[in-house]
Amino acid sequence: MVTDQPLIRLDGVSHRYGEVVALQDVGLTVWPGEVLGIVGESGSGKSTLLRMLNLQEVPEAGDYRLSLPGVPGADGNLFNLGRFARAQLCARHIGIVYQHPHQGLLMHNSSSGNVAERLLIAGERRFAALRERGQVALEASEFPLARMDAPPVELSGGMQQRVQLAKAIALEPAVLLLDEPTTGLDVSVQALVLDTLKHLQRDRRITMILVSHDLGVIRTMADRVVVMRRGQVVEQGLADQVFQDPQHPYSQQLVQAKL
Ligand SMILES: Nc1ncnc2c1ncn2[C@@H]1O[C@H](COP(=O)(O)OP(=O)(O)OP(=O)(O)O)[C@@H](O)[C@H]1O
Repeated sequence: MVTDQPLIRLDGVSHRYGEVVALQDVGLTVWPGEVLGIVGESGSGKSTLLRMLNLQEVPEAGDYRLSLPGVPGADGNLFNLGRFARAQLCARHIGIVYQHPHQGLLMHNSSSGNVAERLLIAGERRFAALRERGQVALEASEFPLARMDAPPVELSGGMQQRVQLAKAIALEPAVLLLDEPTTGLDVSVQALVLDTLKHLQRDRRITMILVSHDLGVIRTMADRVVVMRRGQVVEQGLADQVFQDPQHPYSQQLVQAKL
């Protein structure tokens, strides 16, 4: 379901760490139900951008609008919200999957407990409901329910990513941020996790922003692509267009390197 109203509008985002320019005047528009891929070499600012979108950090300059009708405080620039309001909004309406499971999970708690933790944020307290809603999210993430009480530390890398995914989608967020979600997994496991993401996208029309340095992953998943270099967006367009006919010399270089 693609509407004429963007879900996310990011404008003029700039940020430095000391002398390092991490983001320079970055702008993005994300439409409901689409998968936006972000590619670029190491250090180009991809992860920083995702942290800003997840409201973990606030840039020196920039405007971030997320269409959340009826959510108090969500109708202005989200970067202007206080720390508590940002944390609440992020926990309730933005899901994230990190490359390293320990960034997103309590590795020694049960997998179902990790998902339940997210549901508790939304005020669910009934044990049976927590377990049932947790199961739904784990099932949607194609996690084997027989292992739901095992802690992530005892699971394979692919299974750990599925627990992160279940936790991220448990509250049906407006947007799912994916920061190199399959990097470091075996190729066959990577393909299975990407399949799960595709199923989720097809069945639930979840809007996704996917960061990867792997053009193959972006090509498999993304409807549109943003190419970043040295903190700037150098090209954006439909994935087919960017891959088949890149316009910026850096995108041409990236695509050629992959071929
Ligand atoms: N917390 C931080 N403190 C200082 N510098 C940082 C910090 N986070 C990022 N940077 C710098 O900002 C720039 C952008 O980093 P970022 O991690 O966003 O790039 P990236 O494209 O995600 O790279 P990679 O693919 O290697 O993760 C880099 O020069 C990086 O060293």
